[in-house]
Amino acid sequence: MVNFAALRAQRTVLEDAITKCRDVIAPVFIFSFFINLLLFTSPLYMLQVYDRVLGTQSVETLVFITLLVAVLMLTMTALETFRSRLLVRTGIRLDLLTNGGIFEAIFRMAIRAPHMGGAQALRDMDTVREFLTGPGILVLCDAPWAPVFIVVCFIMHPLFGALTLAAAIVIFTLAVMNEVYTRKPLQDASRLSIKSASFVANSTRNAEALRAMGMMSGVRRLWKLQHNEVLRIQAEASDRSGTVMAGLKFVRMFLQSAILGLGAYLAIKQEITPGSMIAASIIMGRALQPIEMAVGNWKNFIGARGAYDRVRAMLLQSPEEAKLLDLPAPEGRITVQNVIASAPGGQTAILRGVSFVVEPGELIGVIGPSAAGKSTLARVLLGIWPAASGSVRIDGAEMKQWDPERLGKFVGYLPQDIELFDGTIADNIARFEDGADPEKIVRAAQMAGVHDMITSFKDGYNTQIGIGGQSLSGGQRQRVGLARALYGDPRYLVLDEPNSNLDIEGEAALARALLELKANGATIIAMTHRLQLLSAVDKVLVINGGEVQAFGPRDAVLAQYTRPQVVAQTPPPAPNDDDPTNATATGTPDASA
Ligand SMILES: Nc1ncnc2c1ncn2[C@@H]1O[C@H](COP(=O)(O)OP(=O)(O)OP(=O)(O)O)[C@@H](O)[C@H]1O
Repeated sequence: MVNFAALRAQRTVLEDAITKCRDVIAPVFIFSFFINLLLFTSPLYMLQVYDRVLGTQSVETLVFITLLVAVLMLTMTALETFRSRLLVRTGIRLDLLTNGGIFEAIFRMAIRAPHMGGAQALRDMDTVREFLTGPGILVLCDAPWAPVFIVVCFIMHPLFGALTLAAAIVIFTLAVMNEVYTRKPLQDASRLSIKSASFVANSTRNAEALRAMGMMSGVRRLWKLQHNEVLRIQAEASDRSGTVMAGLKFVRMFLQSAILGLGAYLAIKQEITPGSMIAASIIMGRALQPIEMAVGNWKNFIGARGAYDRVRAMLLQSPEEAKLLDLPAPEGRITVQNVIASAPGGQTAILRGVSFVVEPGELIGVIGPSAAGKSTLARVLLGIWPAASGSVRIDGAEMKQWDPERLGKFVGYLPQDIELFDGTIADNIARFEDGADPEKIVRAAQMAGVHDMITSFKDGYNTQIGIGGQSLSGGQRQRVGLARALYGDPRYLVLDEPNSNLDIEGEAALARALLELKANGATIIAMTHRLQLLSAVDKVLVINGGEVQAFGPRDAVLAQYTRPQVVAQTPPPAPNDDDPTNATATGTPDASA
């Protein structure tokens, strides 16, 4: 059973940051105290003008108290400015203290639960910061002083106090009604609108396919369904809120007259002076202002609270990883023992009891039909997806004992879908390392056989490749991705279909690079369908249905699955014809059989 109390008590970077920012509470409280005290300036001025100055006809008193009021109001303005600056800086400090942790959590989340849309958390944090630095927070600072103004109204005359208290209760009730009526629709609308925004973002990534296959209308229909629902719910929330706000406006307008009416009545009865009548109306306004502002800012408050809850939930679901001890640089002995693994959040095992050992300096080719589990194995071999049971060890240490940042320096990975990042080619090859050594970049590019291609570009290594490397062809992207994997002479490489987009020259460069790395003692595991690469490997692992079907020296294993002469052929045949696990192409039994 989920222990909600324990979950609530759990600390995240948010709570830690809030604790660190607590030192702001005392000064904000003190500033708020004096600001609210100084708010009595104008009613007291009115009182003096009506009851003293007009009575005594004393211009000197008028000048003196007017000057005094100017000084006090300037002081209040200065205090308000300080308070606001303090809050702005606290908002920024909170952001600075949390953004690193949130940023990392987003990426952990993207691996563990990609469907959860963790990237929203940074936008949510903006919402929280905007609330903390905007007018919303001032309402919270001033609200505790409202009772003081009500008490002063009572002191001036019990009827003033009673009217102000009644008004405060009515306005507060309206605020609560506003919250109760609009909370759920606003939350629903916000959730749906996030979903619809990520649907659009995802669709724009596939805009070419949408256009080519005339899928635009279908996708638009789906988006419109979601968007219309957002509009409907938002309209419902606004309708409800509109009714409450109209009621509020009536209460406010009527009260202005009512308090003056009451004041006039009490003045006629000679229970108060005319000055008190004006002062009471101002003080009542001050008492009700924070409550009214709270109603006005309710939406922002709810929005910020929802954003805060989402960020916190994301942080709780994607907890920080403990700092691990730095292990020595890996030699590259990979031991896979009885690994069972599924996709993040998935229940079905994709790898089912996979075991094998790779010695440092060995080059392994992993083959198998589509959906055999090759890419899953690649991810598990690098600890991207954790094994549900069994273990993957590098030099005897389990994957979870390696600090990913440190291990990454010794690892080269070429995923099947090569995602390059927005930046220069050099940045991408150097993995965005700060102060990367240009020699290392050029060496990686040369090994990947891409140096000449890069230098042929107008801006050479400084060529901007755009989001996802969109300004490069598929083959160019793959070769730059390969150079990135080879950067820094990694000890351990996992390459998922490294040659799927390569031409003959690219494949030859790849084979050369792998042999050079292997000669330097690197361990290389390459998932491949193509025979050209297999001709360079030491051992072959055949995987099918998530299980290892064969593992051993290349020739011995391939002899079971292909005609031996096919292995040595160059240039490679068309991609689909040379799959050694493709029974039709090889004329031998399917590997899965
Ligand atoms: N992110 C994922 N979520 C759920 N299931 C997944 C995910 N990725 C892969 N699978 C499932 O795992 C199985 C193996 O997929 P995997 O990508 O590892 O195969 P593969 O051998 O690399 O295939 P291919 O040669 O076509 O790339 C497939 O049935 C696939 O549906």
